[in-house]
Amino acid sequence: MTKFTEFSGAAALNAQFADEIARTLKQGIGARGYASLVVSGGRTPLGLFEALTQQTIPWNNVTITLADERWVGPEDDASNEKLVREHLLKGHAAQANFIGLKNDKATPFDGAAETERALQAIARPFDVVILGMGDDGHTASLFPGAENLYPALAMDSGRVCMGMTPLTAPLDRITLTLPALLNSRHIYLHLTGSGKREVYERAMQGQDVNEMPVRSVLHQAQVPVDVYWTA
Ligand SMILES: O=C(O)[C@H](O)[C@@H](O)[C@H](O)[C@H](O)COP(=O)(O)O
Repeated sequence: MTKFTEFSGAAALNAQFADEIARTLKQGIGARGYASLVVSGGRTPLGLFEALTQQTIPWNNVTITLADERWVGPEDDASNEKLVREHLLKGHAAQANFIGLKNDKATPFDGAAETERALQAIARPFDVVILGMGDDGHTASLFPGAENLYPALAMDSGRVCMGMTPLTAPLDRITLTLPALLNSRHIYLHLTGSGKREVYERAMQGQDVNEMPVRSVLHQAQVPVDVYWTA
């Protein structure tokens, strides 16, 4: 259930994407009184975040969290929470509720249980999940070859988040597990550039999720996945 859409440029992609997310969140609020949005870090979503801050929806009924987080403090430049607070939780979206994934435990492995408790405040399924993808085929912090990858992909783990030590990136992270990511109504994979297009095509052609964990999101029939790409 993966649909690929090419956009003429980042401005067109971000404008349509922000409108679509706003419309979906508004529908969720209308139906249930609340809505949830899971976002990713990285450079790709910055323009989308800015576009979302201009959307006039009842952001005070929206709860935002992260698909993953580097295990650093929120003042650290590597922090996804810092990125979200600087680029998304402003303008109209400043009214949104935010639940971060980092806590004061020494490692994400020690901190995962506390993070899971914090995330209980967000009703499931998530309304919108926005994922990115690395050149190594990771998504969220589900990294190829990582020791904890298969436990984080296991659909029967009962876990919402887990610590992860990437082999292909710095810093220990905490990531939403695959079952947590798939406990959602709509997933978007947001990609830019020819390099990411090639990685995406390779991910679609193969099946090995240890090689490219993004395949566990692309090759599933539980949740609709829209891939939004621009050169
Ligand atoms: O914590 C992170 O880094 C992100 O959650 C990660 O999964 C990101 O989406 C990809 O690494 C793509 O990053 P870019 O958008 O910077 O290419």
